[in-house]
Amino acid sequence: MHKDPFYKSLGYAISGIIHCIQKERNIKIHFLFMFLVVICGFIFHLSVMEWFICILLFALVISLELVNTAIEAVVDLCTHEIHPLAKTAKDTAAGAVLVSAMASVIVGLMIFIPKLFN
Ligand SMILES: Nc1ncnc2c1ncn2[C@@H]1O[C@H](COP(=O)(O)OP(=O)(O)OP(=O)(O)O)[C@@H](O)[C@H]1O
Repeated sequence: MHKDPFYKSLGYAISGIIHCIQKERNIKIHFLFMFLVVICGFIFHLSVMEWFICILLFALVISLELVNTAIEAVVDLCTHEIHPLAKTAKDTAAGAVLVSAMASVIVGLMIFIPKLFN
């Protein structure tokens, strides 16, 4: 198979992100929280290091949500029958998103709560 040029690969990646935003409710919720955090970040004048941490966590959660969607698609492609391995694949992928989202909430609270009291 021939290799696509860089701009084409970039286009496929962006269309994957757009597809996920259109089809998945959870990623819309993540983007909403990201938007709120960015607004709060400007209001509370986050430091460069705090922005750095927030951006890394945004990327982690969104990336895992994209991988979760990819795993769901592959499982559905393989079988529509109820199978314990299909359940394991989907539930563990969803678990990965949950772990990253929970860690992000905790870190977010650690950054913003002290600023609220200052
Ligand atoms: N083929 C299957 N065999 C066994 N269990 C399944 C199968 N497909 C889905 N499930 C179970 O149903 C749950 C929901 O699956 P579904 O494909 O609807 O994901 P979803 O609700 O769209 O997930 P998300 O909210 O992350 O988009 C899975 O996490 C899994 O526990």
